[in-house]
Amino acid sequence: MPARLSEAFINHPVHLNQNHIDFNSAKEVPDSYTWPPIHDDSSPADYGYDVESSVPVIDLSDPISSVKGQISHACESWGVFQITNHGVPMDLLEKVQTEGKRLFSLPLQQKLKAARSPDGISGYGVARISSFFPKLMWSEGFTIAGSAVDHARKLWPQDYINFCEVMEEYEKGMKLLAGRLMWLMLGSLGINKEDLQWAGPEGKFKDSCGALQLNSYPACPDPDRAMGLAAHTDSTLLTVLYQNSTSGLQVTRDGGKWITVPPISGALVVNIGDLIHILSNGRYPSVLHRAVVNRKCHRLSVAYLYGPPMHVQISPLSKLVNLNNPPLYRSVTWSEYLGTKAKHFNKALSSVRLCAPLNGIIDAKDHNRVKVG
Ligand SMILES: C=C1C[C@]23C[C@@]1(O)CC[C@H]2[C@@]12CCC[C@@](C)(C(=O)O1)[C@H]2[C@@H]3C(=O)O
Ligand SMILES: O=C(O)CCC(=O)C(=O)O
Ligand SMILES: [Fe+2]
Repeated sequence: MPARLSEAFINHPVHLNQNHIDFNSAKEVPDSYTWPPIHDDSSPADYGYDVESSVPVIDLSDPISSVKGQISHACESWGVFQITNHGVPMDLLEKVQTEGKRLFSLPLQQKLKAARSPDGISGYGVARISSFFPKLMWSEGFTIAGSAVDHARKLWPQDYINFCEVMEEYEKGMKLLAGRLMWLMLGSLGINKEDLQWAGPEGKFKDSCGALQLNSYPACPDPDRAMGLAAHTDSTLLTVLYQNSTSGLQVTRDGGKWITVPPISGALVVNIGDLIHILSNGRYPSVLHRAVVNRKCHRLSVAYLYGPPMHVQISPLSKLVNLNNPPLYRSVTWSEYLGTKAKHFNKALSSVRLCAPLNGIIDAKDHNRVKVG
C-alpha cells in the first residue's frame, strides 16, 4: 500500500502526452489546441461587485465564530472562497511566483529534461487530464510531490537549491494552513478532534499528504478558441491556490454560468475537493473549475493539493449520517481515489456513490461531470 503520494500512481499509470509547443513563439493557435469557442458567460460579478454572485472573501482574522459561519456558507453554496490574513507571508508568495516564472521561462528542451515520467507524479508536463480530451490545453505544469531536488537538478544543474528551498518553505506553510482550514470546515459541520482519529495527536494532520502543482498559462493569440485547464474537480480534501494578478480561474455553481474568481493581492483561493465532498456526505460539494487564458498576459498559479494519509479510508463521517441522511459514498483511500480519477476523470465521484440521489435524477453537478468528461 503506498504511504506517500509519490508512490500512489505506480499502479495507475497516467498517459503523458508528448505534444509540446513553444508557446512563446506561437503566432496562432494550432489546430491540435483549438477548442470550440468559449462563449462569454461572464456573470454580473465580473463587471461590478455583487455579493450574491461573487465568490466569498473571508478574512481569517475575523472572530472565529464569524469565520466558521462564513466558511459554512461558502462551502455549502459555493465550494470555493478566497482568504485574506491567512498568515502566509507576502514575500513567500512573491518568491514562489519568481521561482515559478524562472522555471517556465526556460527553453522547452531544458524543461523537457525534467519531464514527468508516464508512471510518475513529479515533473514537467502537459495537463494530466489532457488524455480525456481531443484537444490540447494552452498550459504547462510542474508537479512536486516530495522533494523537488531530482527534477530541479535537471533544470538547473548548478543552481537548483534556491528553487527547492522556496518550494519546501511554501509547502510547509501550506500544510499548516490546510490543517487549520480543515478544522474550520470540520468545526462548522460539528465535527471535533475526537471524531477524526486519522488527524493524529492533537488533530495536527501530521501524516497528511500534499503536492504542489505549478501551472503556467502563456498569453494566447486566440484566447476564445483555447483552453488553459479544462473543467475538473480536484481529488483532494481541499486545494489552496495562489494566482498571480492575471485572472483566469472560473468556477460554476450547480452547473450554471462560469464565474471568474478575481485575483486579490495577497489572497489565496480555497476550493473543496472530492474527499471533503465524501467526508461531508455531499454537504460541502467539490467545485467544478477551469482556467481560461487571455491575449495579453502570462498567468501563473500554484495549487497546493491537500489530502489525507494515503492509506486512510475516507467515508462519510458517522456524525453526519443517520436514517434520513444515509451514507452517499463508499469508503476509499486517497491512493485508490487518485487511481479512479486517472481512469474515470470527472465521473470518479459518481463511481464511488452508493445511493442514487433522493429525487432519482442525476444531480446537476454529476450531470455536468458526465457532460464534461
Ligand atoms: C495529488 C494530485 C491531484 C492531481 C493529481 C495529483 O497526483 C497531482 C496533480 C493534481 C492535478 C492538478 C491539475 C488538475 C488535476 C485534476 C490534474 O490532472 O492534476 C489534479 C489531480 C487531481 O486532483 O485529481
Ligand atoms: O490555474 C488555476 O487557476 C487552476 C489550477 C487548478 O485547478 C489545479 O491546479 O488543480
Ligand atoms: Fe483544480
